[in-house]
Amino acid sequence: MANRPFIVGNWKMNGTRAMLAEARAIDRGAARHAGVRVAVAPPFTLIQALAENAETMAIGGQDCHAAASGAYTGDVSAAMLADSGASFTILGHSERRAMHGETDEIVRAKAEAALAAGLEVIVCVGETEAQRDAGQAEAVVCGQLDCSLPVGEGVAGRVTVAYEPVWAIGTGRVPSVEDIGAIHRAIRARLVTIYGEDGAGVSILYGGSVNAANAAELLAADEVGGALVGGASLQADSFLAIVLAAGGPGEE
Ligand SMILES: O=C[C@H](O)COP(=O)(O)O
Repeated sequence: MANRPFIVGNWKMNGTRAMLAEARAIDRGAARHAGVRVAVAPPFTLIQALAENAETMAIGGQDCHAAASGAYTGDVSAAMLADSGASFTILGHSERRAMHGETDEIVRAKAEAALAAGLEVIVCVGETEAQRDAGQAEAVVCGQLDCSLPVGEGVAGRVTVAYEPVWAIGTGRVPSVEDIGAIHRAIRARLVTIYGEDGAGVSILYGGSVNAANAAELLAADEVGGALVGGASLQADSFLAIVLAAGGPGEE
C-alpha cells in the first residue's frame, strides 16, 4: 500500500509559546485530513508543549546529537527528544550542513542515534546552485544518500528522505516539475540500491519554497511523497492549504 502523503512543517528558529494557538489550529486541521500524515518540527523549546497538546499531528526535532549524553554544551540528544514527546527528527538540513559543518558521516551518526532512541528520521539532501549549474545535482544528491543514510535490518521503514535544493530554500524559486521528477526518480533508484526492495517504500519529500499556491503542482511530480515546508508552515492557514493540496479528503 502506498504511504500517505507526508507534510512536515519545519519551524526552524521561529516560535515561542505565542505560537501554541497556531499549532493547535494545525492539529485540528490535520484531524480533518486523515488521508495526509501531518507533522511539525518546532524549536526544541516547544516540543514538549506541542506534543502534549497534539492529538493528530506528529511532533519532531530539527536535529539531535549523535551521543546519548555527556559534556556537549548546548546540544540535545535523541533520547531527550523522545523524552520530550518527539517521534521523529529532521537531520542533515542544508542549514546545519552549511552553518554547523555537518558532514554526511555526522548526519549518519546522528541518524543511527535517533533510530536507537526510537525516533523516525527525515534525512535531508540537496545540491547548491553552483552544483546544479555544473550538472552535478544528481551525483551530489546520490552521494549524500550513500553516506548519510542509516542502514541495517528494518531501517528503511523508519527513514524519510527530503530533497531540498539549497537554492530553492526560502528564495521563492523552485525547480521545474520535470526537474523535480527527474531527481526524485534518481533518489528512488538509489534508495532501492541502498535498501533493496524496502527502498521502494521510503517516502521522498520535496522541500524549498513550497507554498499554498504551488503545492498541488509540486506534489504531483514523479515520486514526490510529500513536502518539507519552512516559511509557509508558520501560519496554520498556509500550512493547511498545503495539507489540503496533498490530497486529504478533508471537510473543507
Ligand atoms: O525545511 C524546510 C526547507 O528548508 C524549506 O524552507 P522554505 O519552505 O522556507 O523554503
